[in-house]
Amino acid sequence: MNSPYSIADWWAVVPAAGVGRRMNGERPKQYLELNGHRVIDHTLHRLGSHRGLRGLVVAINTEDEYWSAPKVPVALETVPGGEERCHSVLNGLEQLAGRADDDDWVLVHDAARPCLRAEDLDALLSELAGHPVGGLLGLPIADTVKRTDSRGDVLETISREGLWRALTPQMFRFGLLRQALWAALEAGEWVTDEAAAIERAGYRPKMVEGHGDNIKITRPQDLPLAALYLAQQEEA
Ligand SMILES: Nc1ccn([C@@H]2O[C@H](COP(=O)(O)OP(=O)(O)OP(=O)(O)O)[C@@H](O)[C@H]2O)c(=O)n1
Ligand SMILES: C[C@](O)(CO)[C@H](O)COP(=O)(O)O
Repeated sequence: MNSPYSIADWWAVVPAAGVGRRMNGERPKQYLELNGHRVIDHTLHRLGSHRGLRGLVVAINTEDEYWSAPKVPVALETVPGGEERCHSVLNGLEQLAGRADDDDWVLVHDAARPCLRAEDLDALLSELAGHPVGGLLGLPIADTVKRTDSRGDVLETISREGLWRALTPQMFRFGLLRQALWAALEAGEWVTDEAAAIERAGYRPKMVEGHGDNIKITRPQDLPLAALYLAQQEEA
């Protein structure tokens, strides 16, 4: 079957070394049960079974006692996570050094986003296959946006024109992303996503609209919502 995009192969880095403070669970949220499997297993199966994936690097917390590799049809290796997500991602990129060419595409996807649709992954790969910089999945903001002070009093309403929520995967070429992330971290800028490092380097990542069910499991109420989304996707 002709793949919907011209990318022959790509790599994936999955930051999975968080402790899930905001989830306040009995274990890190990527290991919580979700519709009969662990959150991380859903994520790795959705990435790992996608055509063209050449290798999968998962950043795991060095204190982690829960990790075990799921069976996925692609080479999976682990690296130690870092202090923040950006450090974990960079550790994953360094693991690919010597194997990934500078022009190879690398997709970075949060372990905590198990509901990623194959169609959204295809859309990202198709839209960005020939793009000079790369980009990310996102959602245009549909609510009115307010800025408040530390007491929660509204200071202003911010125009939502052109405002998006950044999701993952975020997809950039190996050499550019590695260099941009190193530069950001060396400047003490612990970026919260890969696109911010690319922007900081003077480039403009392309936003590709995804689906709203690609949520990041962050707080307790996110888990039942993710279960609902997975069940809906499986019924579709
Ligand atoms: N040092 C870190 C911190 C986070 N992550 C990963 O980055 C993704 C998004 O991070 P987030 O939702 O913030 O996860 P946590 O850091 O675990 O959550 P919290 O901030 O509530 O502790 C998650 O898959 C998480 O495992 C990581 O690999 N390394
Ligand atoms: C990468 C990300 O999921 C894009 O929205 C987000 O920045 C992760 O932030 P977190 O604080 O590490 O969850």
